[in-house]
Amino acid sequence: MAERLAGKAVADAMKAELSQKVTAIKAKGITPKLGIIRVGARPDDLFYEGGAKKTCDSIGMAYQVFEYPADIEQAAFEQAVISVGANKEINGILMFAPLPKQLDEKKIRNLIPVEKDVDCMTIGSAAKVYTDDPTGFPPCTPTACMDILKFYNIPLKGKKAVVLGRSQVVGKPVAMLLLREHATVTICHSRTDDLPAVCADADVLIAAVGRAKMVKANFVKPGQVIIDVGINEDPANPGKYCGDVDYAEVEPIVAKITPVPGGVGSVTTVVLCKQTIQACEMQNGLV
Ligand SMILES: Nc1nc(=O)c2c([nH]1)NC[C@@H]1CN(c3ccc(C(=O)N[C@@H](CCC(=O)O)C(=O)O)cc3)C=[N+]21
Repeated sequence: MAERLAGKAVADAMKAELSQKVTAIKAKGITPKLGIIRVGARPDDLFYEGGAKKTCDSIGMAYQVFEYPADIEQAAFEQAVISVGANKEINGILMFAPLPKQLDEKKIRNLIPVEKDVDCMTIGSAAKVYTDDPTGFPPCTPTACMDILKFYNIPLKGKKAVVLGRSQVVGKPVAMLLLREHATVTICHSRTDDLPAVCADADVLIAAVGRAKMVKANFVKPGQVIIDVGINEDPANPGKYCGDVDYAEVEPIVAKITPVPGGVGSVTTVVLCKQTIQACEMQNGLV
């Protein structure tokens, strides 16, 4: 039986701390505010938006949703993003991705001011993450992984951390964050030779490959800590979702494991708020 690394305990502790911070900032006449840019109404985006609003409300932060039609043209949307970026009330910006196909996403991402880029959409933020510049925000999901490891006192210094997955939004940045904590980091992926053996060699395995239940018993060993980043439709339970780890198969073997749902995903909106508050503090000379 593995210890279940629940996201809720982490989220609750962070929210308590953030509430206090927001109260202190409000006492100076400033209210931290998140701007959410959404094009169209994809169910994924709406679900995450609902969670973000709830988290903002629970800690006393403000937010504003900037919604645009799914068929908006490039020039009009560029102007919209520039104007949200220039809005002095907005401290942090979450722009849902991927954008509809008619839009040049690479160009639009980089219109977000780096100091408001709380989900690492820009090249400028990526550069800061890569160069260990703490004024650059990593994407929320990798930060959530690190916050969970920290909350549960999982040692990283000198340990073997294996990242399964190499995406821009999770795999690559989480590897950088693990290096900052002095882990020995391996990034592997679906084309890695002997992939199960590489994963089974880890002390801490971050599963971020985006394939339902791909991590089976032969990918793990006793004593391991498993962080499951996956949010996949569950092939066995239509309408439900599951992680990249086959929880039923893996949980009896390893030491600690995050569930899906209720693990990493349940911490991401709190990270979004945390990073927006940090952005607010930096923009107002409070740190
Ligand atoms: N720029 C950008 N960044 C994103 O992070 C982003 C995005 N665009 N586009 C849409 C997707 C979707 N997404 C989800 C996050 C968490 C859950 C989730 O399920 N979270 C909780 C459950 C819900 C809750 O308790 O709040 C969990 O896993 O336990 C689902 C979906 C992020 N996205």
